[in-house]
Amino acid sequence: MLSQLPFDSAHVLVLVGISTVLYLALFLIQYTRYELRIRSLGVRAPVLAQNPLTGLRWFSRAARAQLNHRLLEYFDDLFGQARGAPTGDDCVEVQVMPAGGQRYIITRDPEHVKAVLAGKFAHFGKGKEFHDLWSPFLGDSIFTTDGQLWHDSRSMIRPMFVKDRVSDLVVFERWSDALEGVVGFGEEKYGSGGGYGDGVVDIQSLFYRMTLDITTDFLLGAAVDSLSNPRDEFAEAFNEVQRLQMYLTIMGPFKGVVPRGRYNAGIRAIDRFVMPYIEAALALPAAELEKRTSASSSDFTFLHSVARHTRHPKVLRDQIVAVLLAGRDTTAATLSWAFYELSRYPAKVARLRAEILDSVGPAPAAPTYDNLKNMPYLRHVLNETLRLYPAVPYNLRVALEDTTMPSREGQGPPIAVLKNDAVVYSTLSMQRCRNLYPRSKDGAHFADPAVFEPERWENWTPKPWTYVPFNGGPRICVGQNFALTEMAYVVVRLLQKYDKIEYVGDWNAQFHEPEIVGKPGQGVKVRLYEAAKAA
Ligand code: HEM
Repeated sequence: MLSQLPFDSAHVLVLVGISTVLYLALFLIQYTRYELRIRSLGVRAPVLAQNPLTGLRWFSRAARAQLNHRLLEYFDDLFGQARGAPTGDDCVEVQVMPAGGQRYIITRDPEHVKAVLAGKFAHFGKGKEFHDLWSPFLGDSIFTTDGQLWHDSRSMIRPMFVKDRVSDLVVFERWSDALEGVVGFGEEKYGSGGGYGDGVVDIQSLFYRMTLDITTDFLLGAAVDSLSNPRDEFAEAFNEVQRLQMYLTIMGPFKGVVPRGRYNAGIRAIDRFVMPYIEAALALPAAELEKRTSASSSDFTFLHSVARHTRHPKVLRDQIVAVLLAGRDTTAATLSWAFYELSRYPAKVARLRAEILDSVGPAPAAPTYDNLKNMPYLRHVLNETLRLYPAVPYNLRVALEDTTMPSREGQGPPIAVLKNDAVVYSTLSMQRCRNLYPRSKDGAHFADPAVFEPERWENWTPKPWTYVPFNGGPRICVGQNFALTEMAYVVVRLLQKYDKIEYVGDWNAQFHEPEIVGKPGQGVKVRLYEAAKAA
């Protein structure tokens, strides 16, 4: 049979040989052109992997670190490999395929963060891959888009966060009051994760529920009321989709192995909750919509305001879910870390409470916007919490064109970044990096950067771009003032009533759980002690 074929085995061997040589030649040309392209721009940061085998090793370590909540150690270990490199100690590269495969440049260098977020803003973006990976959840929203689409979203959303809107504290009052109502109740009433009886609550679980209620109230004009219904379908789906979204992102080129059933079901549950509100807003006559969005309207909501700009349900849905994601976990996690840290230091709680009573007075006096902005120690507590626990600990941008990032202290050739390279930056790793902090000298004390010390902010301002919990540049968090006002409000309300926070969790078992937002992995179990009422 074989003998009837036009080729004998010698021919086959020759063909295989020629194909191999051609393939190698093509690869070599591609490789050389790729390396020349890099060299024309600058140099590489230390390369930890440049083929699928070593690349897979770093990705599987990242996936394991994520599952075991050891992502910070993983990042610090990566940077350990760069020590002494001419490009700086805080940047490395991982490439899955040589000569043009996806390159990840991983950094915690403030100059890189500055270049990516501000100096070379137009050269970097979320990119197509990020958009496609996140779009089932966040669609074409402010979070997933670049260029004109992002710009349009930002213009649509920004008016909702101007001072006049944020200084309307009604929503914060409604839900911090509801929070006070559940703190201290038993688990029979509020289900697992809320109360444990004996006055013990997982304050983190309550903060997550409260911020979901605040954000849905602010966005839709109707809260989930998850403080009363912790098992709400939407709340559970929202948590699960975020967890899986982070996992898909971490898996990078290997994301295809992650099953998507629960992810897709979660997104359907989110839509079941959000869409009826959107349909109701779109059904309003134009005059009614206008009335609700006037400055004086008490029915004002984010949804009604955005509905004046677009009649497209999907556009509305995407922006609502994106702001919900941005606004909910970030503030809940920050409040949780603040209470976790404060519970170690009764003297700091006493100092904070004294400032609050001095400024606002005891309950029921409610804080005004001006009160909230004029309590320095409260501001230092929140700043310090966001320094040690920036809510978005890891982030990513993609190069939209060939560009560069500066080398060590701007000396030496820059680091080449090619179009489609991903730059992963960790504010968590950066803000804890000891090199960025002043040393204690001449008797001037600067507390160990690893320790929670709000007092350090009294005589210290971080160097530019070394402290960026809200990011920086044109894409700086649009909700920054909303978040700081909300968190300050809640702290004030709780500390007006309680004067002691006792941590009843296991200190040693606590860990940083990096979902999209980094939260205390063990929850924050505390007992809050009501202050004696003044006679
Ligand atoms: C402690 C609280 C918060 C922190 C630390 C925080 C941090 C951040 C960070 C780091 C980003 C940049 C994300 C990126 O571009 O990849 C961001 C963006 C954003 N944040 Fe916040 N955020 C907080 C609270 C809020 C709140 C309460 C809202 C709204 C209610 C909000 C709305 C947004 C929006 C809409 C964006 C997208 C901005 C854009 O891409 O132009 N954030 N935030």
